Amino acid sequence: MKDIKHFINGEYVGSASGKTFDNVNPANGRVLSRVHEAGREEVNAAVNAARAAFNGPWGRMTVDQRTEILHKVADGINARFEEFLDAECQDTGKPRSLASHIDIPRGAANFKVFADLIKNVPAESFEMPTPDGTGALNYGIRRPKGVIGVISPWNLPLLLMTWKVGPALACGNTVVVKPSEETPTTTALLGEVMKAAGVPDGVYNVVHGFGGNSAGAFLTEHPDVDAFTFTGETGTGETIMKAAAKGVRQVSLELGGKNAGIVFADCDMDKAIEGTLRSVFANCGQVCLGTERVYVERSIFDEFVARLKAGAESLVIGPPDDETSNFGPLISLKHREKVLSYYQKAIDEGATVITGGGVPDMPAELAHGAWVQPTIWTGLKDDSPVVTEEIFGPCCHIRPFDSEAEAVQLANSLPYGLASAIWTENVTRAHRVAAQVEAGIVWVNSWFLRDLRTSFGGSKQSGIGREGGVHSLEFYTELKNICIKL
Ligand SMILES: NC(=O)c1ccc[n+]([C@@H]2O[C@H](COP(=O)([O-])OP(=O)(O)OC[C@H]3O[C@@H](n4cnc5c(N)ncnc54)[C@H](O)[C@@H]3O)[C@@H](O)[C@H]2O)c1
Ligand SMILES: O=C/C=C/C=C(\O)C(=O)O
Repeated sequence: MKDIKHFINGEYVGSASGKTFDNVNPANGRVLSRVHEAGREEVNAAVNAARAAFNGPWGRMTVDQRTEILHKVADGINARFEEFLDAECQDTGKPRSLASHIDIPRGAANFKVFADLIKNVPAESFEMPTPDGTGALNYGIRRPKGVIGVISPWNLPLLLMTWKVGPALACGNTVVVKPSEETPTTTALLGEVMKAAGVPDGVYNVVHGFGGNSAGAFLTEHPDVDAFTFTGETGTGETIMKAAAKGVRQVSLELGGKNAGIVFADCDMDKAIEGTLRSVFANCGQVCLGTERVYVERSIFDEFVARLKAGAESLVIGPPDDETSNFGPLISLKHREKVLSYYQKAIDEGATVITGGGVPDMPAELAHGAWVQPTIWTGLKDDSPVVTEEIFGPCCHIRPFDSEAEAVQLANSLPYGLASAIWTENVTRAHRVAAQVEAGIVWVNSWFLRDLRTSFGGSKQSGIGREGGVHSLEFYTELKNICIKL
Protein backbone atom coordinates (compact mmCIF):
# COMPACT_ATOMS: atom_id res chain seq x y z
CA MET A 1 0.00 0.00 0.00
CA LYS A 2 1.26 3.46 -0.95
CA ASP A 3 2.25 5.79 1.92
CA ILE A 4 1.58 9.51 1.66
CA LYS A 5 4.07 11.43 3.76
CA HIS A 6 4.59 15.03 4.74
CA PHE A 7 6.83 17.19 2.55
CA ILE A 8 9.09 19.16 4.87
CA ASN A 9 12.22 21.05 3.91
CA GLY A 10 12.32 19.36 0.50
CA GLU A 11 12.01 15.79 1.82
CA TYR A 12 9.15 13.35 2.27
CA VAL A 13 9.00 12.38 5.93
CA GLY A 14 6.69 10.16 7.96
CA SER A 15 5.12 11.04 11.31
CA ALA A 16 7.20 10.43 14.41
CA SER A 17 4.06 9.08 16.11
CA GLY A 18 3.59 6.51 13.34
CA LYS A 19 -0.07 7.57 13.14
CA THR A 20 -1.71 7.12 9.74
CA PHE A 21 -5.22 7.25 8.28
CA ASP A 22 -6.77 5.74 5.16
CA ASN A 23 -7.33 7.66 1.94
CA VAL A 24 -10.43 6.20 0.31
CA ASN A 25 -11.62 6.32 -3.28
CA PRO A 26 -15.24 7.49 -2.95
CA ALA A 27 -16.30 5.85 -6.22
CA ASN A 28 -15.80 2.32 -4.89
CA GLY A 29 -14.85 2.60 -1.21
CA ARG A 30 -11.39 1.09 -1.76
CA VAL A 31 -8.43 2.31 0.28
CA LEU A 32 -6.00 4.10 -2.04
CA SER A 33 -3.20 4.93 0.35
CA ARG A 34 -2.14 5.33 3.94
CA VAL A 35 -1.63 8.97 4.93
CA HIS A 36 0.70 10.07 7.72
CA GLU A 37 -0.99 12.27 10.29
CA ALA A 38 1.12 15.19 11.47
CA GLY A 39 1.56 15.92 15.13
CA ARG A 40 2.91 19.16 16.58
CA GLU A 41 6.43 17.88 15.89
CA GLU A 42 5.95 17.73 12.11
CA VAL A 43 4.05 21.02 12.04
CA ASN A 44 6.89 22.67 13.98
CA ALA A 45 9.45 21.25 11.58
CA ALA A 46 7.46 22.49 8.58
CA VAL A 47 7.04 26.00 9.99
CA ASN A 48 10.74 26.14 10.93
CA ALA A 49 11.74 25.05 7.44
CA ALA A 50 9.44 27.65 5.90
CA ARG A 51 10.92 30.37 8.12
CA ALA A 52 14.49 29.38 7.27
CA ALA A 53 13.73 29.37 3.53
CA PHE A 54 12.02 32.74 3.82
CA ASN A 55 15.05 34.22 5.57
CA GLY A 56 17.36 32.36 3.21
CA PRO A 57 17.41 31.53 -0.49
CA TRP A 58 13.80 32.33 -1.43
CA GLY A 59 13.80 35.70 0.26
CA ARG A 60 17.09 36.63 -1.41
CA MET A 61 16.02 35.79 -4.97
CA THR A 62 15.11 38.46 -7.45
CA VAL A 63 11.54 38.56 -8.69
CA ASP A 64 12.76 37.36 -12.10
CA GLN A 65 14.50 34.33 -10.61
CA ARG A 66 11.46 33.45 -8.53
CA THR A 67 8.96 33.81 -11.32
CA GLU A 68 11.09 31.79 -13.72
CA ILE A 69 11.03 28.93 -11.21
CA LEU A 70 7.25 29.25 -10.80
CA HIS A 71 6.82 28.94 -14.56
CA LYS A 72 8.81 25.71 -14.30
CA VAL A 73 6.42 24.52 -11.58
CA ALA A 74 3.48 25.12 -13.95
CA ASP A 75 5.32 23.34 -16.76
CA GLY A 76 6.10 20.50 -14.34
CA ILE A 77 2.40 20.03 -13.54
CA ASN A 78 1.59 19.98 -17.24
CA ALA A 79 4.41 17.51 -17.94
CA ARG A 80 2.90 15.14 -15.36
CA PHE A 81 -0.68 16.00 -16.29
CA GLU A 82 -1.89 12.37 -16.41
CA GLU A 83 -0.45 11.57 -12.99
CA PHE A 84 -2.12 14.62 -11.44
CA LEU A 85 -5.34 13.78 -13.24
CA ASP A 86 -5.36 10.16 -12.04
CA ALA A 87 -4.56 11.20 -8.48
CA GLU A 88 -7.27 13.88 -8.37
CA CYS A 89 -9.89 11.59 -9.90
CA GLN A 90 -9.10 8.74 -7.54
CA ASP A 91 -9.11 10.92 -4.43
CA THR A 92 -12.40 12.63 -5.34
CA GLY A 93 -14.15 10.25 -7.75
CA LYS A 94 -14.81 13.17 -10.10
CA PRO A 95 -15.13 12.56 -13.85
CA ARG A 96 -11.90 12.77 -15.82
CA SER A 97 -13.69 14.99 -18.33
CA LEU A 98 -14.15 17.57 -15.56
CA ALA A 99 -10.74 17.36 -13.88
CA SER A 100 -8.90 17.42 -17.22
CA HIS A 101 -10.65 20.66 -18.17
CA ILE A 102 -10.80 22.45 -14.85
CA ASP A 103 -8.79 21.11 -11.93
CA ILE A 104 -5.42 20.26 -13.43
CA PRO A 105 -5.08 23.05 -16.05
CA ARG A 106 -6.03 25.59 -13.37
CA GLY A 107 -3.45 24.03 -11.05
CA ALA A 108 -0.78 24.99 -13.58
CA ALA A 109 -2.34 28.34 -14.55
CA ASN A 110 -2.41 29.48 -10.91
CA PHE A 111 1.40 29.55 -10.95
CA LYS A 112 1.81 31.21 -14.35
CA VAL A 113 -0.78 33.93 -13.89
CA PHE A 114 0.55 35.18 -10.56
CA ALA A 115 4.19 34.86 -11.62
CA ASP A 116 3.41 37.17 -14.55
CA LEU A 117 1.22 39.50 -12.54
CA ILE A 118 3.80 40.20 -9.84
CA LYS A 119 6.13 41.63 -12.47
CA ASN A 120 3.55 43.99 -13.87
CA VAL A 121 1.89 45.64 -10.91
CA PRO A 122 2.82 49.28 -10.43
CA ALA A 123 3.37 50.70 -6.95
CA GLU A 124 1.72 53.90 -5.71
CA SER A 125 3.52 57.19 -5.27
CA PHE A 126 2.43 60.64 -4.06
CA GLU A 127 4.34 63.90 -4.24
CA MET A 128 3.50 66.29 -1.42
CA PRO A 129 4.30 69.91 -0.66
CA THR A 130 6.10 70.82 2.59
CA PRO A 131 6.17 74.19 4.45
CA ASP A 132 9.84 74.78 3.51
CA GLY A 133 8.98 74.42 -0.15
CA THR A 134 11.22 71.45 -0.94
CA GLY A 135 8.43 68.87 -0.84
CA ALA A 136 8.45 65.18 -0.14
CA LEU A 137 7.90 62.03 -2.11
CA ASN A 138 5.93 59.07 -0.81
CA TYR A 139 6.17 55.72 -2.49
CA GLY A 140 4.95 52.27 -1.69
CA ILE A 141 6.90 49.05 -1.87
CA ARG A 142 5.57 45.57 -1.32
CA ARG A 143 7.28 42.98 0.82
CA PRO A 144 6.22 39.38 1.40
CA LYS A 145 4.37 38.66 4.64
CA GLY A 146 6.56 35.71 5.62
CA VAL A 147 5.31 32.20 6.37
CA ILE A 148 1.74 31.62 5.15
CA GLY A 149 -0.47 28.80 6.46
CA VAL A 150 -2.63 27.43 3.64
CA ILE A 151 -5.61 25.26 4.61
CA SER A 152 -7.59 23.84 1.73
CA PRO A 153 -10.73 21.74 1.14
CA TRP A 154 -11.47 18.59 -0.85
CA ASN A 155 -13.79 19.69 -3.61
CA LEU A 156 -11.22 21.10 -6.05
CA PRO A 157 -8.06 20.06 -4.22
CA LEU A 158 -5.22 21.08 -6.56
CA LEU A 159 -7.06 24.08 -7.98
CA LEU A 160 -7.97 25.64 -4.64
CA MET A 161 -4.62 24.91 -3.01
CA THR A 162 -2.53 26.36 -5.88
CA TRP A 163 -4.93 29.32 -6.10
CA LYS A 164 -3.29 30.33 -2.80
CA VAL A 165 0.19 28.84 -3.08
CA GLY A 166 0.78 30.37 -6.55
CA PRO A 167 0.38 34.01 -5.50
CA ALA A 168 1.90 33.40 -2.04
CA LEU A 169 5.13 32.13 -3.59
CA ALA A 170 5.10 34.70 -6.41
CA CYS A 171 5.09 37.41 -3.74
CA GLY A 172 8.12 35.84 -2.04
CA ASN A 173 6.45 34.09 0.90
CA THR A 174 6.99 30.51 1.93
CA VAL A 175 4.10 28.18 2.77
CA VAL A 176 2.97 25.34 4.97
CA VAL A 177 -0.02 23.64 3.37
CA LYS A 178 -2.55 21.47 5.18
CA PRO A 179 -4.65 19.84 2.45
CA SER A 180 -7.97 18.21 3.22
CA GLU A 181 -7.63 14.79 4.82
CA GLU A 182 -9.96 13.51 2.07
CA THR A 183 -7.67 14.54 -0.80
CA PRO A 184 -3.98 14.52 0.10
CA THR A 185 -2.44 13.12 -3.08
CA THR A 186 -2.01 15.99 -5.53
CA THR A 187 -0.72 18.30 -2.80
CA ALA A 188 1.86 15.66 -1.92
CA LEU A 189 2.79 15.08 -5.57
CA LEU A 190 3.36 18.79 -6.07
CA GLY A 191 6.36 18.50 -3.73
CA GLU A 192 8.17 16.44 -6.40
CA VAL A 193 7.36 19.04 -9.03
CA MET A 194 8.58 21.87 -6.79
CA LYS A 195 11.86 20.08 -6.15
CA ALA A 196 12.42 19.33 -9.84
CA ALA A 197 11.63 22.94 -10.78
CA GLY A 198 14.34 24.22 -8.45
CA VAL A 199 12.15 25.62 -5.68
CA PRO A 200 14.53 25.77 -2.70
CA ASP A 201 13.90 23.35 0.17
CA GLY A 202 11.53 24.71 2.78
CA VAL A 203 9.61 27.03 0.46
CA TYR A 204 6.73 24.59 -0.07
CA ASN A 205 5.90 22.35 2.88
CA VAL A 206 2.96 19.99 3.33
CA VAL A 207 1.59 18.49 6.53
CA HIS A 208 -1.26 16.00 6.39
CA GLY A 209 -3.97 15.38 8.93
CA PHE A 210 -7.37 16.47 10.15
CA GLY A 211 -8.66 19.82 11.40
CA GLY A 212 -9.48 20.04 15.12
CA ASN A 213 -6.85 18.64 17.49
CA SER A 214 -4.74 17.63 14.51
CA ALA A 215 -2.52 19.15 11.83
CA GLY A 216 -4.99 21.96 10.96
CA ALA A 217 -5.29 23.21 14.54
CA PHE A 218 -1.56 22.73 15.23
CA LEU A 219 -0.80 24.92 12.22
CA THR A 220 -3.22 27.70 13.13
CA GLU A 221 -2.01 27.65 16.74
CA HIS A 222 1.64 27.90 15.68
CA PRO A 223 2.89 31.37 16.65
CA ASP A 224 5.47 31.63 13.88
CA VAL A 225 2.95 31.59 11.00
CA ASP A 226 2.37 35.16 9.79
CA ALA A 227 -1.00 34.81 8.03
CA PHE A 228 -3.57 32.19 7.09
CA THR A 229 -5.48 31.64 3.90
CA PHE A 230 -8.36 29.21 4.13
CA THR A 231 -11.07 27.80 1.92
CA GLY A 232 -13.76 25.69 3.53
CA GLU A 233 -16.87 25.80 5.67
CA THR A 234 -18.00 28.96 7.40
CA GLY A 235 -17.84 27.30 10.85
CA THR A 236 -14.24 26.22 10.28
CA GLY A 237 -13.45 29.75 9.12
CA GLU A 238 -14.69 31.08 12.45
CA THR A 239 -12.44 28.64 14.33
CA ILE A 240 -9.42 29.60 12.24
CA MET A 241 -10.14 33.28 12.71
CA LYS A 242 -10.14 32.80 16.49
CA ALA A 243 -6.80 30.97 16.37
CA ALA A 244 -5.35 33.67 14.10
CA ALA A 245 -6.47 36.39 16.50
CA LYS A 246 -3.68 35.25 18.84
CA GLY A 247 -0.74 37.29 17.64
CA VAL A 248 -3.05 39.41 15.42
CA ARG A 249 -2.42 37.39 12.26
CA GLN A 250 -4.30 38.26 9.09
CA VAL A 251 -6.77 35.84 7.50
CA SER A 252 -8.22 35.43 4.04
CA LEU A 253 -11.34 33.28 4.24
CA GLU A 254 -13.24 31.78 1.28
CA LEU A 255 -16.24 30.14 2.92
CA GLY A 256 -19.56 28.48 2.29
CA GLY A 257 -22.59 29.70 0.41
CA LYS A 258 -26.17 28.99 -0.55
CA ASN A 259 -26.05 30.57 -3.94
CA ALA A 260 -29.09 31.78 -5.84
CA GLY A 261 -29.77 31.51 -9.54
CA ILE A 262 -32.33 34.04 -10.84
CA VAL A 263 -34.04 33.16 -14.10
CA PHE A 264 -36.14 35.87 -15.76
CA ALA A 265 -38.80 35.19 -18.36
CA ASP A 266 -36.74 37.21 -20.84
CA CYS A 267 -33.79 34.80 -20.60
CA ASP A 268 -32.47 32.64 -23.40
CA MET A 269 -33.98 29.42 -22.05
CA ASP A 270 -31.40 27.11 -23.67
CA LYS A 271 -28.53 29.04 -22.06
CA ALA A 272 -30.31 29.23 -18.70
CA ILE A 273 -30.96 25.50 -18.63
CA GLU A 274 -27.43 24.57 -19.72
CA GLY A 275 -25.83 26.95 -17.21
CA THR A 276 -28.12 26.01 -14.33
CA LEU A 277 -27.55 22.31 -14.96
CA ARG A 278 -23.81 22.89 -14.65
CA SER A 279 -24.11 25.17 -11.64
CA VAL A 280 -26.28 22.68 -9.74
CA PHE A 281 -24.72 19.37 -10.75
CA ALA A 282 -21.07 19.90 -11.76
CA ASN A 283 -18.67 18.07 -9.45
CA CYS A 284 -21.71 16.35 -7.92
CA GLY A 285 -22.83 19.74 -6.60
CA GLN A 286 -19.67 20.16 -4.56
CA VAL A 287 -18.63 23.57 -5.85
CA CYS A 288 -18.75 26.51 -3.48
CA LEU A 289 -20.04 28.69 -6.33
CA GLY A 290 -22.80 26.20 -7.20
CA THR A 291 -26.50 27.02 -7.21
CA GLU A 292 -28.75 25.40 -4.60
CA ARG A 293 -31.63 27.91 -4.82
CA VAL A 294 -33.19 28.66 -8.18
CA TYR A 295 -35.75 31.46 -8.50
CA VAL A 296 -37.69 31.40 -11.77
CA GLU A 297 -40.20 33.97 -13.06
CA ARG A 298 -43.65 32.45 -12.79
CA SER A 299 -44.59 32.60 -16.48
CA ILE A 300 -41.75 30.22 -17.42
CA PHE A 301 -41.66 28.23 -14.18
CA ASP A 302 -43.29 25.01 -15.42
CA GLU A 303 -41.25 24.89 -18.61
CA PHE A 304 -38.00 25.58 -16.72
CA VAL A 305 -38.70 22.86 -14.12
CA ALA A 306 -39.56 20.32 -16.84
CA ARG A 307 -36.43 21.11 -18.83
CA LEU A 308 -34.10 21.09 -15.79
CA LYS A 309 -35.61 17.73 -14.79
CA ALA A 310 -34.93 16.34 -18.27
CA GLY A 311 -31.35 17.64 -18.09
CA ALA A 312 -30.77 16.15 -14.62
CA GLU A 313 -32.12 12.81 -15.77
CA SER A 314 -29.78 12.78 -18.76
CA LEU A 315 -26.66 13.03 -16.58
CA VAL A 316 -24.51 9.93 -16.86
CA ILE A 317 -23.62 8.60 -13.41
CA GLY A 318 -20.37 6.68 -13.30
CA PRO A 319 -16.77 6.40 -12.11
CA PRO A 320 -13.97 8.64 -13.40
CA ASP A 321 -12.52 6.07 -15.78
CA ASP A 322 -15.86 5.69 -17.59
CA GLU A 323 -15.41 8.20 -20.39
CA THR A 324 -19.13 8.67 -20.90
CA SER A 325 -19.73 9.60 -17.26
CA ASN A 326 -20.24 13.25 -16.31
CA PHE A 327 -21.54 12.75 -12.78
CA GLY A 328 -19.38 11.20 -10.06
CA PRO A 329 -19.91 10.33 -6.40
CA LEU A 330 -19.84 12.62 -3.38
CA ILE A 331 -16.51 12.90 -1.56
CA SER A 332 -17.29 10.32 1.16
CA LEU A 333 -19.96 8.17 2.74
CA LYS A 334 -19.94 10.60 5.67
CA HIS A 335 -20.75 13.51 3.39
CA ARG A 336 -23.43 11.38 1.72
CA GLU A 337 -25.09 10.92 5.12
CA LYS A 338 -25.30 14.70 5.43
CA VAL A 339 -26.67 15.16 1.90
CA LEU A 340 -29.19 12.34 2.34
CA SER A 341 -30.36 13.86 5.61
CA TYR A 342 -31.42 16.93 3.60
CA TYR A 343 -33.05 14.69 0.98
CA GLN A 344 -35.11 13.17 3.82
CA LYS A 345 -35.85 16.55 5.38
CA ALA A 346 -37.20 17.79 2.05
CA ILE A 347 -39.65 14.88 1.97
CA ASP A 348 -40.59 15.39 5.64
CA GLU A 349 -41.36 19.03 4.91
CA GLY A 350 -43.64 18.19 2.03
CA ALA A 351 -41.44 19.03 -0.96
CA THR A 352 -42.45 17.86 -4.41
CA VAL A 353 -39.55 15.71 -5.56
CA ILE A 354 -39.22 16.56 -9.25
CA THR A 355 -36.43 14.06 -9.77
CA GLY A 356 -33.98 11.99 -7.72
CA GLY A 357 -34.14 12.12 -3.95
CA GLY A 358 -32.19 8.99 -3.14
CA VAL A 359 -29.30 6.70 -3.97
CA PRO A 360 -28.89 5.32 -7.50
CA ASP A 361 -28.55 1.59 -8.23
CA MET A 362 -24.91 1.00 -9.00
CA PRO A 363 -23.10 -2.14 -10.19
CA ALA A 364 -21.56 -4.37 -7.51
CA GLU A 365 -18.01 -3.00 -7.91
CA LEU A 366 -19.28 0.53 -7.15
CA ALA A 367 -21.80 -0.43 -4.48
CA HIS A 368 -19.58 0.91 -1.68
CA GLY A 369 -19.19 4.31 -3.35
CA ALA A 370 -20.74 7.57 -2.12
CA TRP A 371 -23.33 7.83 -4.90
CA VAL A 372 -26.44 10.00 -4.75
CA GLN A 373 -29.03 10.96 -7.32
CA PRO A 374 -29.19 14.40 -8.88
CA THR A 375 -32.19 15.91 -7.15
CA ILE A 376 -34.65 18.75 -7.74
CA TRP A 377 -37.40 19.91 -5.41
CA THR A 378 -40.19 22.45 -5.55
CA GLY A 379 -42.78 23.51 -3.02
CA LEU A 380 -40.71 24.12 0.11
CA LYS A 381 -41.19 27.13 2.38
CA ASP A 382 -38.54 29.86 2.25
CA ASP A 383 -37.41 29.11 5.80
CA SER A 384 -36.91 25.36 5.29
CA PRO A 385 -33.34 24.31 6.22
CA VAL A 386 -33.19 22.66 2.78
CA VAL A 387 -33.54 26.16 1.30
CA THR A 388 -31.47 28.10 3.84
CA GLU A 389 -28.51 25.80 4.67
CA GLU A 390 -25.59 24.80 2.46
CA ILE A 391 -26.02 21.14 1.49
CA PHE A 392 -23.01 20.88 -0.85
CA GLY A 393 -24.66 18.18 -2.90
CA PRO A 394 -26.19 17.76 -6.39
CA CYS A 395 -29.53 19.32 -5.61
CA CYS A 396 -31.58 22.48 -5.84
CA HIS A 397 -34.93 23.87 -4.85
CA ILE A 398 -36.82 25.83 -7.51
CA ARG A 399 -39.33 28.51 -6.51
CA PRO A 400 -41.37 30.89 -8.64
CA PHE A 401 -41.26 34.69 -8.31
CA ASP A 402 -43.51 37.44 -9.66
CA SER A 403 -41.36 40.57 -9.76
CA GLU A 404 -37.74 41.62 -10.05
CA ALA A 405 -37.87 43.15 -6.57
CA GLU A 406 -39.12 39.88 -5.11
CA ALA A 407 -36.35 37.93 -6.85
CA VAL A 408 -33.67 40.25 -5.44
CA GLN A 409 -35.21 40.10 -1.97
CA LEU A 410 -35.26 36.28 -2.05
CA ALA A 411 -31.68 36.06 -3.32
CA ASN A 412 -30.51 38.37 -0.53
CA SER A 413 -32.51 36.75 2.25
CA LEU A 414 -29.74 34.53 3.68
CA PRO A 415 -26.60 35.32 5.68
CA TYR A 416 -24.40 34.00 2.83
CA GLY A 417 -23.18 36.02 -0.16
CA LEU A 418 -20.71 34.14 -2.32
CA ALA A 419 -21.99 33.92 -5.89
CA SER A 420 -25.09 34.37 -7.99
CA ALA A 421 -26.09 33.65 -11.59
CA ILE A 422 -28.64 35.84 -13.36
CA TRP A 423 -30.29 34.77 -16.58
CA THR A 424 -31.83 37.54 -18.70
CA GLU A 425 -31.41 38.96 -22.22
CA ASN A 426 -32.38 42.44 -20.98
CA VAL A 427 -29.07 44.22 -20.52
CA THR A 428 -30.48 47.00 -18.36
CA ARG A 429 -32.07 44.50 -16.04
CA ALA A 430 -28.83 42.51 -15.91
CA HIS A 431 -26.85 45.52 -14.67
CA ARG A 432 -29.59 46.59 -12.28
CA VAL A 433 -30.05 43.20 -10.63
CA ALA A 434 -26.34 42.33 -10.59
CA ALA A 435 -25.64 45.52 -8.63
CA GLN A 436 -28.35 44.70 -6.07
CA VAL A 437 -27.54 41.06 -5.39
CA GLU A 438 -25.47 40.70 -2.22
CA ALA A 439 -22.64 38.46 -3.43
CA GLY A 440 -18.93 38.76 -4.11
CA ILE A 441 -19.29 37.25 -7.58
CA VAL A 442 -22.21 37.67 -9.97
CA TRP A 443 -22.43 35.95 -13.33
CA VAL A 444 -24.87 37.07 -16.00
CA ASN A 445 -25.77 34.43 -18.58
CA SER A 446 -22.87 32.23 -17.49
CA TRP A 447 -21.47 30.38 -14.53
CA PHE A 448 -17.91 29.65 -13.31
CA LEU A 449 -16.42 31.71 -16.13
CA ARG A 450 -13.15 32.73 -14.49
CA ASP A 451 -10.64 35.43 -15.35
CA LEU A 452 -7.90 35.10 -12.75
CA ARG A 453 -7.22 38.84 -12.77
CA THR A 454 -10.63 39.53 -11.21
CA SER A 455 -11.53 39.69 -7.53
CA PHE A 456 -12.81 36.48 -5.97
CA GLY A 457 -14.42 36.08 -2.57
CA GLY A 458 -17.61 36.24 -0.60
CA SER A 459 -19.63 38.83 1.25
CA LYS A 460 -21.52 38.32 4.51
CA GLN A 461 -20.75 34.89 6.03
CA SER A 462 -19.21 33.64 2.78
CA GLY A 463 -15.84 35.08 3.58
CA ILE A 464 -13.45 37.86 4.40
CA GLY A 465 -11.21 39.53 1.88
CA ARG A 466 -10.68 39.04 -1.81
CA GLU A 467 -8.14 37.00 -3.70
CA GLY A 468 -7.47 37.03 -7.45
CA GLY A 469 -5.36 39.44 -9.49
CA VAL A 470 -3.92 42.34 -7.51
CA HIS A 471 -6.16 41.39 -4.58
CA SER A 472 -4.06 38.27 -4.04
CA LEU A 473 -0.92 40.36 -4.19
CA GLU A 474 -2.43 42.65 -1.57
CA PHE A 475 -3.10 39.79 0.82
CA TYR A 476 0.25 38.06 0.34
CA THR A 477 2.34 41.22 0.80
CA GLU A 478 2.76 44.05 3.27
CA LEU A 479 2.54 47.46 1.68
CA LYS A 480 5.12 49.81 3.13
CA ASN A 481 5.06 53.57 2.58
CA ILE A 482 8.41 55.32 2.36
CA CYS A 483 8.32 59.09 2.74
CA ILE A 484 11.42 60.96 1.52
CA LYS A 485 11.79 64.59 2.44
CA LEU A 486 13.42 66.28 -0.55
N1 LIG B 1 -15.67 30.37 -0.88
C1 LIG B 1 -14.91 29.55 -1.58
O1 LIG B 1 -14.10 29.96 -2.42
C2 LIG B 1 -15.00 28.07 -1.35
C3 LIG B 1 -14.39 27.22 -2.27
C4 LIG B 1 -14.49 25.83 -2.07
C5 LIG B 1 -15.16 25.33 -0.97
N2 LIG B 1 -15.75 26.17 -0.10
C6 LIG B 1 -16.48 25.62 1.04
O2 LIG B 1 -15.76 24.52 1.60
C7 LIG B 1 -16.66 23.60 2.19
C8 LIG B 1 -16.31 22.20 1.73
O3 LIG B 1 -15.00 21.90 2.08
P1 LIG B 1 -14.59 21.08 3.41
O4 LIG B 1 -15.73 20.23 3.85
O5 LIG B 1 -13.25 20.48 3.17
O6 LIG B 1 -14.44 22.25 4.47
P2 LIG B 1 -13.91 22.13 5.96
O7 LIG B 1 -14.06 23.48 6.55
O8 LIG B 1 -14.50 20.98 6.66
O9 LIG B 1 -12.37 21.76 5.80
C9 LIG B 1 -11.49 22.56 5.04
C10 LIG B 1 -10.09 22.38 5.58
O10 LIG B 1 -10.01 22.88 6.90
C11 LIG B 1 -9.41 21.91 7.76
N3 LIG B 1 -9.94 22.12 9.09
C12 LIG B 1 -11.10 21.66 9.63
N4 LIG B 1 -11.22 22.05 10.92
C13 LIG B 1 -10.11 22.79 11.21
C14 LIG B 1 -9.64 23.45 12.38
N5 LIG B 1 -10.34 23.45 13.52
N6 LIG B 1 -8.46 24.11 12.31
C15 LIG B 1 -7.75 24.13 11.17
N7 LIG B 1 -8.12 23.49 10.05
C16 LIG B 1 -9.29 22.84 10.05
C17 LIG B 1 -9.81 20.60 7.12
O11 LIG B 1 -8.98 19.57 7.57
C18 LIG B 1 -9.63 20.93 5.64
O12 LIG B 1 -8.26 20.87 5.26
C19 LIG B 1 -18.04 24.07 1.78
O13 LIG B 1 -18.60 24.77 2.84
C20 LIG B 1 -17.75 25.01 0.62
O14 LIG B 1 -18.73 25.98 0.39
C21 LIG B 1 -15.68 27.52 -0.26
O1 LIG C 1 -15.56 25.38 -4.96
C1 LIG C 1 -15.24 26.53 -5.15
C2 LIG C 1 -14.62 26.99 -6.33
C3 LIG C 1 -13.75 27.98 -6.26
C4 LIG C 1 -13.07 28.43 -7.41
C5 LIG C 1 -12.00 29.23 -7.33
O2 LIG C 1 -11.42 29.58 -6.21
C6 LIG C 1 -11.39 29.74 -8.53
O3 LIG C 1 -11.88 29.50 -9.64
O4 LIG C 1 -10.37 30.42 -8.37
